[in-house]
Amino acid sequence: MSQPPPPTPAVTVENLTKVFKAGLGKKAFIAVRELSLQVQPGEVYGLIGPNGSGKSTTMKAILGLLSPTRGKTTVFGKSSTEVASRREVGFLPENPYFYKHLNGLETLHFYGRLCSMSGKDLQDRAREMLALTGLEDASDRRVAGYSKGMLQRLGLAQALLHRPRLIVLDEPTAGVDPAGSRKIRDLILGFKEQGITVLVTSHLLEQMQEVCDRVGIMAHGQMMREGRVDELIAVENHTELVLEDASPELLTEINRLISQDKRAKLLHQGHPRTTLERLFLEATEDPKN
Ligand SMILES: Nc1ncnc2c1ncn2[C@@H]1O[C@H](COP(=O)(O)OP(=O)(O)OP(=O)(O)O)[C@@H](O)[C@H]1O
Repeated sequence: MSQPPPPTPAVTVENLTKVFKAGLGKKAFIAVRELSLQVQPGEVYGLIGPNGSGKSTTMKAILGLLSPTRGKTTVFGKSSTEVASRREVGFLPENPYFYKHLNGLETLHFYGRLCSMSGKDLQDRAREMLALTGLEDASDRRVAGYSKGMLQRLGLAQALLHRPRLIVLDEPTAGVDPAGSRKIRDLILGFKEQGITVLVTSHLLEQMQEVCDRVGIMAHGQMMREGRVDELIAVENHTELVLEDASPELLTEINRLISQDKRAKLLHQGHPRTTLERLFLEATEDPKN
């Protein structure tokens, strides 16, 4: 029996190189060098790397916002150079800009009309997206008064408005406090449940670890490591054992057995630590929520 053909990848980047030309007498700068990656439909793929490593340049090439010097990128099988490749893509830029005098609902109506949405479909979808991103109560407030976290969530609502199959998020939690970041993280996990493909960059590695299926680690415009998050972070020859209410006798017995083993070595014993993020959230949690 013949195998069904593999699904068309949501994103492909093939040998992408981007050289920025400098002014007269200055050296050209290679922002991305021979980069290749694929994102499969339904996957959450994270691009991580230090400032200036080429993440935004890669995303812009995928979105057709800049032309590669060499190599090519596709979205659902269509070259990023074709306008049609962007129809099913939602984009949240690093610092989304909105007209300050519009309120949240008017902002979504404005963007919806840019995507040829109109009438009841746009009205209903805008309300639905405001509810999804927790901005229902702020829908008639001017965007000028929105906090950084609210602006990012409005950006997400805008990116999702036209029901894209892929959303591209550039630093979606930059400048947002931990509770707001967590809301955005939960929204990303919700997209995944709906089968929406997500390509995201962030410096918050712990959050990337929580939401991404696979990550690519970039440095100096190149891919340094890539793989499934669980495989990349597993320390293969270590075993973790977390016990609750273990008696001193039990611990002594475990230690005795380990000391008798010819190969195993106890590297650490003690109380597991929570993360600073979790501690912060617990300490600042609003009891009403
Ligand atoms: N239009 C441009 N002209 C010249 N150089 C550029 C241009 N855009 C980006 N660069 C340079 O290319 C390199 C990669 O930039 P890019 O914005 O892709 O990095 P990044 O990984 O997204 O960084 P950050 O995490 O700070 O957003 C940087 O050194 C940047 O200065």
